[in-house]
Amino acid sequence: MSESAIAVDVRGVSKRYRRVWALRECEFELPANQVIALVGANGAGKSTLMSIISGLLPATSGTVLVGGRRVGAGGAQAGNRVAILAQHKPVYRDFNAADMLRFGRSTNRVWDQRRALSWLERFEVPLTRRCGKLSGGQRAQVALAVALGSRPDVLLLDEPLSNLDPVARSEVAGELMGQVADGEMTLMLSTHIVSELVGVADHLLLLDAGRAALCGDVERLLASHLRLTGPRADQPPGPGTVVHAQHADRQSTFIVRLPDTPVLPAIVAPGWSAQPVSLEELVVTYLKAQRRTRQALEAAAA
Ligand SMILES: Nc1ncnc2c1ncn2[C@@H]1O[C@H](COP(=O)(O)OP(=O)(O)OP(=O)(O)O)[C@@H](O)[C@H]1O
Repeated sequence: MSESAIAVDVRGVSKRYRRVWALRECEFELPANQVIALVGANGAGKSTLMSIISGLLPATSGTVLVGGRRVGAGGAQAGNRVAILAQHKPVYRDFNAADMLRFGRSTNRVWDQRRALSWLERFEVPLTRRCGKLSGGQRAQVALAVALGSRPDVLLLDEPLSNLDPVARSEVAGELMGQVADGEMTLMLSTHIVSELVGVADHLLLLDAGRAALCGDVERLLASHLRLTGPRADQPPGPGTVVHAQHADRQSTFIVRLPDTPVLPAIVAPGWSAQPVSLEELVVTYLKAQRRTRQALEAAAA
């Protein structure tokens, strides 16, 4: 796959579990060979989306293409390989790590024993201790080794770092980024710890109540948002969409999404200052804004 190729193309995907709509008309494309961060509030639909992309769960409606092939009915499995590591990091407690790799070899059409083994060696996971006796972090490493051994084109990790200590977290993130940079796969990871995404994520997908509320290249998204601070005002002094507004007695602060045509901070009106926003600020601002909009709609409907 070339760098500009589309790894995952989600078209109008909705998912209903009985009376709950977990995903609603989700629509986005994800670039190949990049690290994609999937963020959203609890219940936003992240795990459901990953399960659908992996082919484990059928969508109620809509289409998912992985590497141009339709997922479902053997589509993704027949061509592009997708591996998913779910939140509970499945391993058989009575198997040791070496057994888990044998299991991986027997259940995957493609298997790279050296890749799986070197991951376990790299993170010093004992090969002969039963998984039930490993620590939570070591179990997560075994599950990750099995996923990597299947040589996926797309690897989906649902909160992959949650069981790992701080050093292991940064080392795992670094190793995975290296493999993505080498063109070995596209990596999508979901997390609630946005600070961990800084310097890791190339692309951001923000889900809100089952919808893709924001999707794009991280650097471009950051470059297209500004925090404007100045004298109290109902509106910011320049063009753009207000994502967030906060007012004190004499001062207003806006976080604004700039129009596609670049607007230089220098043209901001006198008395106003413009600062870039951080990734964490961007994500939290959007999550809060979406929640406020939803609450207002619910209040209006009540
Ligand atoms: N098996 C299921 N049956 C019924 N409803 C479900 C099921 N799985 C998920 N849901 C509902 O679908 C919605 C999306 O859930 P999902 O687990 O995909 O969200 P999430 O973003 O991964 O959440 P979290 O961040 O808390 O892990 C939630 O309202 C959830 O209650």
